Amino acid sequence: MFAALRQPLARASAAKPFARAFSAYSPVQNAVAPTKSPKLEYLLTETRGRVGLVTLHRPKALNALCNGLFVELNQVLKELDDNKEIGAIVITGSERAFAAGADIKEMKDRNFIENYAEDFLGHWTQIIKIRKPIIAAVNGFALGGGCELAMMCDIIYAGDKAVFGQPEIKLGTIPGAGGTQRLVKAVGKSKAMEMCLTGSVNLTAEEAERAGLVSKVLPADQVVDEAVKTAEKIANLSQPMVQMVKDAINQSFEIPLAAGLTFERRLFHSTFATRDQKEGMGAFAEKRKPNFTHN
Ligand SMILES: CCCCCCC/C=C/C(=O)SCCNC(=O)CCNC(=O)[C@H](O)C(C)(C)COP(=O)(O)OP(=O)(O)OC[C@H]1O[C@@H](n2cnc3c(N)ncnc32)[C@H](O)[C@@H]1OP(=O)(O)O
Repeated sequence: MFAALRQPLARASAAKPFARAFSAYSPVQNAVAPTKSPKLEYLLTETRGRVGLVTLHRPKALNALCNGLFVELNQVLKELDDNKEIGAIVITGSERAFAAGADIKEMKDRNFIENYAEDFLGHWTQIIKIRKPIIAAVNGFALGGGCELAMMCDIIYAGDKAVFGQPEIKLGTIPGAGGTQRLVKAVGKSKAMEMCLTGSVNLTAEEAERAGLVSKVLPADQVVDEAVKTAEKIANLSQPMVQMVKDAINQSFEIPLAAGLTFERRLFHSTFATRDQKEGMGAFAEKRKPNFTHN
């Protein structure tokens, strides 16, 4: 059932940049990457305990999201998803920008036929296939594709100067990766309409938290550490249960309530077939800490 959790370990020790380790263990199975390089140009990566920390690193362009960045992001996220020593992932940017959107200069000359034939941006959304929880630690600008990338994560923590917006309409286009869909579910129709229709109404971190887009606002210099702390907490819980929670909550966006409740109930039933359920409830009854073994 949890094939990914049973895959051979990829080695990852604390604070070891796994970029360097790319050649040391099996490369990612084709993450729809047209090219694959052992060297990362747009990301910084490290592990902290059982957490994989991925930093978007394209400082001169405020982390504008180019194709090369997404090729790398897909590879790295797949590596982390397959790595049994990792239980959760944090994605962050710089203090100035999480990401200022898709790279406008890279896409400005594309045409409709190319976009349609190549399913432009199709592989930019692989992140939603990642089974482990992902926390976005957002500082500065999260605009356009940057806001959409944050919304593809499972939890968003924001620095107090973070700004969320969907300015695409001012460029003569519209959001292309969830700005008209996930944003509505996060902040409601009226606010999403105002943001996407004007392109200039942005949310501050506090507004985003009040609206439900963000779960916590923190001083900018604490966002990553707090996100890692939360990720570590999640990573030390029973991993099958963590996956089930993520699956079940994500289903709530896709299927009607009655079907969602049935799905949840069946997953709940199935947890009683695991050692971790016996361990968790047994530990409570015995007044001790549980020792989850992820099976
Ligand atoms: C997860 C999947 C994603 C799928 C994406 C789907 C479709 C998405 C479409 C988009 O996202 S369209 C882009 C939306 N974003 C924007 O419109 C924001 C554009 N940037 C700005 O408005 C400003 O840069 C800023 C964020 C308000 C900051 O202004 P500031 O004056 O502080 O800095 P700048 O001098 O403007 O920028 C520095 C440097 O960075 C380059 N840059 C910034 N944003 C982008 C971008 N989106 N694409 C390409 N380059 C960008 C900017 O050009 C500057 O570079 P130089 O000109 O100095 O070389």
